[in-house]
Amino acid sequence: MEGTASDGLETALKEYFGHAAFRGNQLEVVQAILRGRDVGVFWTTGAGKSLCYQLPAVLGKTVLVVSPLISLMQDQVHRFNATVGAEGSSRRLRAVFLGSAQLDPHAEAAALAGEYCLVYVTPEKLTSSNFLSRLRSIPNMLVAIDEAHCISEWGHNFRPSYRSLRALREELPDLPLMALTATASPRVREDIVQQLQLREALLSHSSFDRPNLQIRCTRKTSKAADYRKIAQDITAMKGSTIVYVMTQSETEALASFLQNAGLKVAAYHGSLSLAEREEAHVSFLNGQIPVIVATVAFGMGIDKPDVRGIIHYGPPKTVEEYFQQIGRAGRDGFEAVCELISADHDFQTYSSEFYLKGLSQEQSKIVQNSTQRLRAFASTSACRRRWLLEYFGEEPAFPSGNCGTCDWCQASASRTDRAGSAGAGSTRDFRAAVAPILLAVAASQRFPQPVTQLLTIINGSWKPEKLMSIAASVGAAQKEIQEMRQALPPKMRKEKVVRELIISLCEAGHLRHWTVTTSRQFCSSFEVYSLTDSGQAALKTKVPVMLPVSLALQQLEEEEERKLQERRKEVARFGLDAQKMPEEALEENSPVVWYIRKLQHWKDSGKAELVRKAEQHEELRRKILKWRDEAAVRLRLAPAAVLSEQAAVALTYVQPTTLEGVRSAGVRITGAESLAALIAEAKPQEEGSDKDLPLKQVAQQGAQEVQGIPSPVRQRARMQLPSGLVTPPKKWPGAIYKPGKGGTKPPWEQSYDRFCQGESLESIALKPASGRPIQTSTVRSHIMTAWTFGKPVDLSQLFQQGGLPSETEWLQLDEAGAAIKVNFSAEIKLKEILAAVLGDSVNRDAAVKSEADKEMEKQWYERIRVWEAFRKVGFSPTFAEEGDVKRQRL
Ligand SMILES: Nc1ncnc2c1ncn2[C@@H]1O[C@H](COP(=O)(O)OP(=O)(O)OP(=O)(O)O)[C@@H](O)[C@H]1O
Repeated sequence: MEGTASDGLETALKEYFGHAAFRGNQLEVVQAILRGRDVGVFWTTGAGKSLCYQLPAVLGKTVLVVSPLISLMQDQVHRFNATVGAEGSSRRLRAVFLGSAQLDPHAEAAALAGEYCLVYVTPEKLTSSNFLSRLRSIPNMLVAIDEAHCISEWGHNFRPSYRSLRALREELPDLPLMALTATASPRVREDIVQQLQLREALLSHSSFDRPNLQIRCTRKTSKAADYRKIAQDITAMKGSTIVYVMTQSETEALASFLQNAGLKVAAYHGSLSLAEREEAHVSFLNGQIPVIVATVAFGMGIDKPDVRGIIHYGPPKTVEEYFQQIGRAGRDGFEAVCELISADHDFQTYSSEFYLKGLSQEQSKIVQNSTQRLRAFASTSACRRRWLLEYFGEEPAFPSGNCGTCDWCQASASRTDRAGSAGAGSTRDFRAAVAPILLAVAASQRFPQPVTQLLTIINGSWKPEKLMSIAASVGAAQKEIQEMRQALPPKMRKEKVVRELIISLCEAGHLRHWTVTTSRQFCSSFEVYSLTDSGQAALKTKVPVMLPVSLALQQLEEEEERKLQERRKEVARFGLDAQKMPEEALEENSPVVWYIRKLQHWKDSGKAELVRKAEQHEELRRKILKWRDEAAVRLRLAPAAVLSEQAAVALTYVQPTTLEGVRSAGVRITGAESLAALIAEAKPQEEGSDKDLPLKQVAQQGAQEVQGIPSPVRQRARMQLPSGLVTPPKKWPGAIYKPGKGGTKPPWEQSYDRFCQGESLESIALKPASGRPIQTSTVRSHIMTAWTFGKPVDLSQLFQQGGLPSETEWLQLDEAGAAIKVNFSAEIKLKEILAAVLGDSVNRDAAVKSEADKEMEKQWYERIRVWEAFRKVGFSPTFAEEGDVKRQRL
């Protein structure tokens, strides 16, 4: 037929568009539409669909292009007029858009007179009755319906206004129609054909595959770590990158973080002015700003060929939206990376009213289903490209069955390399790791819980108060759950791992989740979990629970292993034999690792006194280990049986000087007294003990430096404490009880409870609730706090090893308190008291203070805490020197 010969079309392709040859089925489609045949173009993103209607337009047709968004139309008109219809070409080669945003009052009349080759319109405009009837006057016309999936209620992006396009066929039956979309499932495609009443149409399909896109899915960690990772990824992508985020505020936050990291970035979202959006858009297109952080508002029709990366920080709403957005990468055919960084709970966001408003029930179901499918995609244990293709109803044609380029394929290839056997799709028996999860879900089945609550049940920090209906069942299961957890390697107890296992249990059908909506103050929805039949069976029978190893889980395990190896090296550098230490002792927060880092920090501080302190600790540890080795020879035991490496570290830090103290660190052999004596010998002594001479010298030396203040240690009158439990005369009025983390008892109360049960200060200091050793003086101040809360305390036991102010010190403190008008019913600033006692020198920079100053200040703080507590509760102590009459200080 005239005008459809391929050589003529090829010439036009070169002349107007500068392309050497047709891509894919472009020629066939253009020929069909020029012959007046209806066409459906179902090609993937970036395949070159626009050319299918733009080429007929330059060849004399007037093409009406229906487009869903004004911004998209404006952009396409701008692009066409800047290239094909550039300055100097005839007006007939130009494009125009019609609608409210068109400022030229003559544009519509000129378009209807056939003066433009491409006329972009919204569906509302096209089907308004007077416009449709006026179209009859345009000769040689055809209509292209872009984003045609919007017509289908089965699609993810149904727009009721697209439905009115059905009127086209009825009003203008001879008009050739072309429907184009990149994101349509087979069912949606059928619907498009039916709704538009396409007749004997040429239906052209292309593969949805985009081989040059490397797809990755990772999990969010913490915002700070995620932002840093995004900055690194963008740098590695070496080219233009679009970062999609879920909220406008996040575009601003992330953009400014990336700017601070030295990247050229613009934020883009719907609340920016048109001019600001335009500027960001243009700067991105022309490459001046290579990175754009945007909401979904940075939308369809972005045709920048060299976008090297698309990062989603938080998922889009549907698989179709995701596919469309990643489709903006690598349109030049070169490699590009598409990374989806999500948390499983992000997907939950889209089930809220906000995202579903205006949708019919059916539509909302379709959208939610697609959200859930995208959620599954993010945690799938399979090739991601294969998954996407299958979602769009296509059988992948990869030579090896899997794409080989996505993160999952690459990870399984590297596993294969390492293990020498096929790693892809491997499954493992996770019975031990999932048993606490299954039990926690079973225990809460009468009132199914969201994941955050399940995690607290699993880790033992669950509080029953408000949820009494399951209090008994969860309480009864707690012991077993905790025992199961204790038997697991530490890495399998990590919250992130437990979360991934919950996802895997859902995927495997052992758990099911559904959304519940509460309408208390705010309408909120969340997911809760229950056991399926197979989950019940997995819980009851002790058979293996085989689950696919998801990539997220594999990455977490590898990350944990890597960190563990690093800690092993760290511990080995410190001179400990990491191989002989249980994994538990090498945990990130374990006392040993924490102590090693603290010691290193002292050494690296460059401050003489801290370096010396580190040396003293190391010297003490050497002595303790020497004692251990000698004891081992004497008792014919293995050294580790006398004292483990980690116990030696704890002893070095806490420095217990009593038999009970060293026994608390796990020293069980006979003759442990000599170890306590060894530590006492090495340790700086507290005032009042038998070995206080060196310390007194230090303190006196320091006192001489502080002019006019008498030495605090010259006076011999000591506080006389009653024996047995002492209830304070009154509770401190400022005592307001604040629970600890997760509703547990605060640290001071935990220390108090243990002290009341007869545990020594040193023993509590060695194993406090936080896990890391603390100073005995801290434990003592915990118990003083309990006293101010009105709890009875055995004071003589508490100060058995000193720590009380002398009479002179007490008087000094009283004078200082009066001078600065201390109010004992409120919190007291200890440093102000110290300054009132020792003078302004205490406010000097720590760097210029002598070691003696610091030591003296430390001792004074301890005395101030005692004085403060006694005064807060109105307790008046008595003092006496040896053989002296007791004096009470009111
Ligand atoms: N025959 C061709 N040869 C070379 N480049 C082409 C050809 N046809 C189109 N292109 C280019 O391919 C890119 C993508 O084309 P187009 O924007 O039409 O894609 P699309 O299929 O509409 O994608 P999307 O659905 O993602 O918008 C454009 O830069 C276009 O210039």
